[in-house]
Amino acid sequence: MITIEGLTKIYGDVTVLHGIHHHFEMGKVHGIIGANGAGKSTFFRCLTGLEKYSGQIKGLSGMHGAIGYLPTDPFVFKRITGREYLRFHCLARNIRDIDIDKHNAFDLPLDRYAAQYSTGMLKKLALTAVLLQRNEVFIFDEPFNGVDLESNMLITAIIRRLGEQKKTVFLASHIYATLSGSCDFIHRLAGGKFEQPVGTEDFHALGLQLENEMVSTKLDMLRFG
Ligand SMILES: Nc1ncnc2c1ncn2[C@@H]1O[C@H](COP(=O)(O)OP(=O)(O)OP(=O)(O)O)[C@@H](O)[C@H]1O
Repeated sequence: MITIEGLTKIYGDVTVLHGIHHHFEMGKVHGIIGANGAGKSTFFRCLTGLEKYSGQIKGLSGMHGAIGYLPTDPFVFKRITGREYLRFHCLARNIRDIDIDKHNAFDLPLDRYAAQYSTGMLKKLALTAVLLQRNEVFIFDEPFNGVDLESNMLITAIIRRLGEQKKTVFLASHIYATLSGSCDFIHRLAGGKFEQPVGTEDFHALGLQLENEMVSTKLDMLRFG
């Protein structure tokens, strides 16, 4: 169990995470939803230890060498090739016996410099790296943004497979159908706190509730034709 106790993150005079108390079951796929600016990426950076915060995150100590983090816009040094990037990430986990070409599921041009990769290709390269590392916990921040349809389908299938393998996955996405099709729980971040997690049996009802809150009322504010 990952237990969050009083997690607070403040930037200047803006409190983004407001004394969060929450639990995440290990070995499950956790979808995180929330409006733009709700604090999803901030929460992920706290989980990975990249961000300072007050409060406590229990259950990940000793796991920091086994967390794969895919940020929204992964940074890749431009003067290395895709192959070098993947090899570097494997070596960081002491993985030396890997045939990188065999695992190039996204058909990336591994001998090209990262400078020549498109945004979507960089994302797929970074995703491949965290998968090759054989991590136990995966944090995917909007992995579907900017990648083509085929890759979106493959990423969804990868997340399902990680769930079957009892890996712990955190997935932030704005695509509800993808979340409801791959997650065990959906957690909504609003007002700096998580609401009660929703399990698969209530995904349909949550979808309708969100649509009613976010779409129906707003639609009336606009005039068409
Ligand atoms: N380094 C920073 N310095 C100051 N403010 C920041 C910083 N990083 C994030 N913020 C602010 O914290 C809030 C939460 O940002 P965050 O990126 O975590 O939201 P998000 O839920 O991931 O949004 P989105 O869905 O748009 O990706 C925003 O108001 C943002 O402007």
